[in-house]
Formats: sequence, structure tokens, C-alpha cells
Amino acid sequence: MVGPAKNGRVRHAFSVVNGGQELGPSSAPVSNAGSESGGIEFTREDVDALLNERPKRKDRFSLKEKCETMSEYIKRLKLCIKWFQELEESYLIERKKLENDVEVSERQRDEMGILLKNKEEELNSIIAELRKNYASLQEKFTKEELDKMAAMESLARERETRLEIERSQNSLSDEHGRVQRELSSATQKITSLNDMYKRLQEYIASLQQYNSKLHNDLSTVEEDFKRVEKEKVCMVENLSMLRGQLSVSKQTQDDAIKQRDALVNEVASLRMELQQVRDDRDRHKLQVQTLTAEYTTYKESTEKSSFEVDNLKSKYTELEVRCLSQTDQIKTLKDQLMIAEEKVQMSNLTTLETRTDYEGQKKLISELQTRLADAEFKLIEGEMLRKKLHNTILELKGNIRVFCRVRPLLADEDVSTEGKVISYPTSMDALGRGIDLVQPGQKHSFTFDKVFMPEISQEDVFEDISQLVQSALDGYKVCIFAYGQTGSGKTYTMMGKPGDQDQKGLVPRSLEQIFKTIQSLQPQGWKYEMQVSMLEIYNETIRDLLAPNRSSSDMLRENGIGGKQYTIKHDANGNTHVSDLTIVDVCTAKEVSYLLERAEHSRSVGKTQMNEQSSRSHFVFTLRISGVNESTEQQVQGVLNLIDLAGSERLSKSGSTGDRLKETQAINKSLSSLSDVIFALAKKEDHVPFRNSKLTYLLQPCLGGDSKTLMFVNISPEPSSAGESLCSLRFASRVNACDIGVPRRQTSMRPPDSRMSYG
Ligand SMILES: Nc1ncnc2c1ncn2[C@@H]1O[C@H](COP(=O)(O)OP(=O)(O)OP(=O)(O)O)[C@@H](O)[C@H]1O
Repeated sequence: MVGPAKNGRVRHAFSVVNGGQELGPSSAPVSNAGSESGGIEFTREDVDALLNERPKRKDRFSLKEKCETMSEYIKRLKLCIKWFQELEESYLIERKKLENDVEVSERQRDEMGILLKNKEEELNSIIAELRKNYASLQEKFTKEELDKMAAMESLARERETRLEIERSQNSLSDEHGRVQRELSSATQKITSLNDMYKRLQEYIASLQQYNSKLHNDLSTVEEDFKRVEKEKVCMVENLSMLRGQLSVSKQTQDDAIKQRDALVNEVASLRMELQQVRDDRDRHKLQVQTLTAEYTTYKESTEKSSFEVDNLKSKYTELEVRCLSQTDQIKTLKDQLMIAEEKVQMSNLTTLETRTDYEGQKKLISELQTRLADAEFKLIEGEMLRKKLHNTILELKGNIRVFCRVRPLLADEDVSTEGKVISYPTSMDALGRGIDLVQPGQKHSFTFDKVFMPEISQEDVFEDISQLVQSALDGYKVCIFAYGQTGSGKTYTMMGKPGDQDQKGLVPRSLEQIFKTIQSLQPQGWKYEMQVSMLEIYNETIRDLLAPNRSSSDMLRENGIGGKQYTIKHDANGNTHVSDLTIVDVCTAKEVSYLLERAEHSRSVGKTQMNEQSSRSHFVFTLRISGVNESTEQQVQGVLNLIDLAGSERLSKSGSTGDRLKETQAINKSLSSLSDVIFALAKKEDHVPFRNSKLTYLLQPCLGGDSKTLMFVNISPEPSSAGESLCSLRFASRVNACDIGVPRRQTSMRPPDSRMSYG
């Protein structure tokens, strides 16, 4: 049926009956109530809609749902195709009918000719369109079929995958269970590890606290120590003053006692004199009485002799005068006696006062002595604590310490043209520890344990290492070495300026301190024995600097042309032995100075363009210290190694030729071996090439742990040395980063053959 044109469009209505049931696209089929077949009317729009109504891909649909939707859609498409086929058939039938009608009715045909033609055209176009649609539907159908097949295949694959997944899910759930169990045990482990970590953190915090406490204690102890030292000095002064006062008051007391005794004697003699005078007076009184009686008797016989009377009168007068004078004398004596008695009383009082004073001062002295003993005890205790804390701090550090020393500009050096290359940062954390080297356009900053500026004196430098030297007496191996380019001040730092007391170097100062300390430790029962050896390493050959009668031929032989070959060995205790090396027992600093002078003569001193006095060998001074405390049975064995390394210099800069070139090459080889060792230690490599040079092999115990090691890096302030200084500073900062472990104190018995031990 062809419906009326609506909105310029031709409306086609057709119905499909399938098994008595109307089928059609589920989307809005409009039922035509007037239709005979009671079928469904389709418009072109409906068909277009149906064709365009391809199920939208919903990503969230599962493959199965997609397949079902596809199947539904394909089903509808099939129905459509069927409808189209039926439609085509009905059109064909209609056409046939019309053709028949044409045949039947020419008129009708003429009338309908145009209409039919149009209709035919229209139908043809519709058919063509439908065919086209059909073809495209077929195509779509095939495509959808293919899609369906692919979907089916992928569904099957998915099913398989799902099964696989389910299987793996099962195994995964097993795994999950296992992992859960492992997780719970791991969680437990983590909890316990966390606990442990917390405990460790607490432990670290407590260690840090302990460390800071130790630092505080150290500073308090050092303050106490200083205070007690001051107090001791005051007390000693007081004591000597009191002793002076006491001796003065003793003298006064003796004088007073003597005076009193003299006065007592005087009083006794005065008393005797008085008694004598009294006796005289009594006697004279008696005489006077007798004379008076005689006078009365003679008066009665007055007339007898007037001469006798006169005589008797004069005698009487004389006696009276004598009596009067004696009375005066008695009075004077009495006065003198009174004065003497007063004096005695006074001197008694003074004696009493002096005695009280004396007792008071005696008490004060004994009090002061007790306080002094206390202070001395505190001092010893403080010293012990200080030593312990000092050693603990050094042990905690566990690395090679590095002190940097910049020498002043020498008279013939000038920086004015190129400017200063060395500066010192002033920030709080780098103060006294930082050094900056400025090169054109670049600043290199370094930090060390200490940086000594040019104006720092030898004494001040020594103050900073005196504790380390002290450690050798406490039984540690101590190694101090100076590194730096030629002329940077290594020998000055180690040995000082010969003949100038103020500019003595570390070696003489260390020896003085050691001998002084040994003496001060004597009252505490310590007795020390010391042995010295000195050697140099020249062109990779060891030379004994204390060998008796060392001639130039010996030197030649030592240079490898026959003769003694000194070999280095380390024993299990970390002691180093150099075969045939001369070891001298020493008791005083003077003896060591003499040996140092002897060694200095033997040293090889070469001349290069860089430094007229440049030492071309490594100088190694060793002092072995064995101490025993007779009261505590304690024994210590320490070693002090003081090393002045040969100058590090670039061949090009040194301008060496011939023998000097050979020397420079040997020095550079051993110094580069030293840096190889340091780098291997810094990287904690399994193999450290100690054996690559005599120097490193000799220093193995100092570099490989076990000992307290300090390196001086000496720097020249000259702008022309900036490159060398930078190399030295870089090397030193690597050395500083080197963790060599904890130094060990040697308190065991000295082995019987320790005379040959080097360090
Ligand atoms: N801190 C200082 N104060 C004063 N003068 C110094 C100082 N340091 C070094 N000098 C002087 O610098 C010069 C070179 O020093 P020194 O001989 O110690 O160098 P060096 O590094 O030992 O050289 P080399 O490697 O050739 O032995 C000497 O004249 C020395 O007196």
C-alpha cells in the first residue's frame, strides 16, 4: 500500500506476518488500525532509524552482554531483510498486477502510465535504494556476523581466559592466603623491627645524649681542672705564705721565750740582790740597834771621852746615810722587780698569744694540706677522667684527623700582583675549621678538624696536639705526619727552626712534654722505658739514620748497591719491625735531641729549584714507650711516630733533572701510593694496596686502624702555589673522610723481643 505523501515524503506501509505473530522492530512500530493484514506499517524513517539503530557499544558491557545485544540486533536485522524481501516480492506482485492491469486496461494504462512510470521509477529507485540498503545490510550483516564470530571467538577465549583466570584466581587466592600469612608475619616482623628501630633510635639518642654529656663533662672537668689548678696554685702560695708567717711567728715566739727566760733570770737575780740588800739592811739595822745601845751605854759615861762620842756620832751618821741609800736601792730594786714582773707577765701573754696563733696556723696549715691533698686527688681524678673522655671522643671519631696549616708569606714572596688566594670563612660552623682557596672564577671550600692561620705560633699548634702526644703515654699508637708541597712548612711544623726556642717544632715539644709527664707521673708509681729509632725512605730505600759510623759508602749500599737491606714486617699485634734498624734507649729529652741532631746530619737534603733546603726523603721518627706502674701493676705500651714527608711537587714545576728527577719520581710514586691507600680505605675496598710503597707499608698500622693518626696538610699562601695547594687540600679532605676504625690501647706485657719493634 502506498500512503499519501506526507511532508513531501512517500509513506510506504507494509506488514509482515510471521506464524500468525506480527514481528517488527521493537522501536516504535506504528500499528495501522486500517490495515487489512493487520501488519505493521514501516516508514522510510523507521527503516532508516532501524538501520541506524545499531546497538551502541557500551564499554562497561561484558562480552556476553555485547553478544546478546548483537544477536538481538542481528535478529531484528534478519527480520527487516525478510520484510524487505517480502516487500520486494509484494512490489513485484503489485507490479505484475499493474502490468496485467496495463494489459487489461489500455486506458487505465494510459492514465496510469505516467503514474506507473513515476511509480515505477520511484519504486525502482526505492528498490535500488532498498537493494543498496539490502546490500549494505548484507554487508553489515556479514560484518556483524564476522563481528559476532569474532565476539564468539573472543567470548570463547574470554571464557577460557576466565577459566584460566579463575584457576589462577584460585591459585592466587591460595597465594593470597599464603601472602596474607606472610604479610601478617612480616607485619609482626615490621612491628618488632619498628620496636627495635625505636629502641635503636632511643639507644642512639641516649648515646648522643651520653656523647653530649661526655662533652659537657669534659668541658666541666676541664673547667674544674683549671679551677682546681688555680686553687692549687693559690693554696700553694697561701701555704708558702703561711709557712713564712709560721717561721716568723716561731722566731718571734723563740725570741719572746728567750726574752722571758732572760727576764725571769733578771727577776731571780734582782730578787737575790733584793734579798741581799734586805739582809744588809737587817744587818745594818741590827748594827744600828747595837750601836744605839752602845751609844746609850757610852752616853752614860759621856764624860769619859768626847772624842769617842764624836767618833761614834760620825759612825752613826755614816750608818744612817748607808741605811738611807740602801733603802733607796731597795726601792729602786722593788720598782725594777715590778717592771720585770710586768714584763714577764707581758711576755707570758705574748707567748700565749703566739702559741694560740701558732696553734691556729698549725690547724690552718693542716686544713690547707688536707684541701691540697683533696685538690691533688681531684686533679688526678679529673686528669684521669679527662684522659678517658678525650680518648673516648677520639675513638668515637674513628677517623684520621686532619689539621691544615697555612704558613705566612716569606720575606721574598709577594702577593700584591696576583692577590690573595687563601681566605678563611667566618661562619660559626666553619670558624677555625674552614679554608677557602680562590682561583680565577672559582672558589674551593674545605673543612678540616682544625685550620691554623699563618699567625698561629708553634706553641699554639702544639697545644692542639699535646693531648694526642699524651695518648702515646696512655698506651696508644700515635702517628702524626706532615704532608704538603715543597716549601709549604712541613719541616718547620715538625722540627721548627733550629736554635730558636720559640719556634721549636712538634717533635722537640712532644719529647719535652713526654719527659715532663713521665717525671710528674713518678710519684704515682709510673716508670717508663723509652727507645728511639729514626729512618728515612729515600728513593724507595730505607736508611737507618742512627746507624753508627754511617759513611757515604754505606749510603751508596743503602741505595741498593749491595749492603744492608732493611725489611719491614708487621706482627700479629700490629707492631711493625724493621730489620737491623738501630734502636737507642733514651732517658732524657737531651739524649733525644742529640740523636735528632745526629739524624739530621745523615739526612739527604737535595736542592731543587723550588726550595734550597728541600728534604728529598720521608723522615720517620719513632719513640716506643713502655710504662709500668709499680703500685697498680698496670702496664702500657705506646708508640709515637712523627713523620716529615718529602715535598709533593709536580715534575714540571720542580724543574728536576738527573738524580733530582729520580728522587722526585720516587717521592711522587710513594705519595701517589699513599693516596691510593687512602682512597681504597675511604671506599672500604677489600684490598688496600699497602705494599705498593715502603712508606705505605711502614704506615700500615697507622692508616689501617689501630692507631690515632693525625695529618698536617701544610699550605703555602703564594698565588703561584694555588694549583699545588688545591691538590693538597683535595687529598687532605679525602684523608679526613677516611674511616680507619677505633684506635686500640696496648696495655699488654711487652714481648721480650720488642726492642726490634718499630711501631
Ligand atoms: N708557620 C711558619 N712560620 C714561619 N715560617 C715558616 C712557617 N712555615 C714555614 N716557614 C718557613 O718556610 C720555609 C719553608 O718551610 P719548610 O722547609 O718547613 O718547608 P717543607 O714543606 O718542609 O719543604 P720540603 O718539602 O722541601 O722539606 C722555611 O724557611 C720555613 O722557616
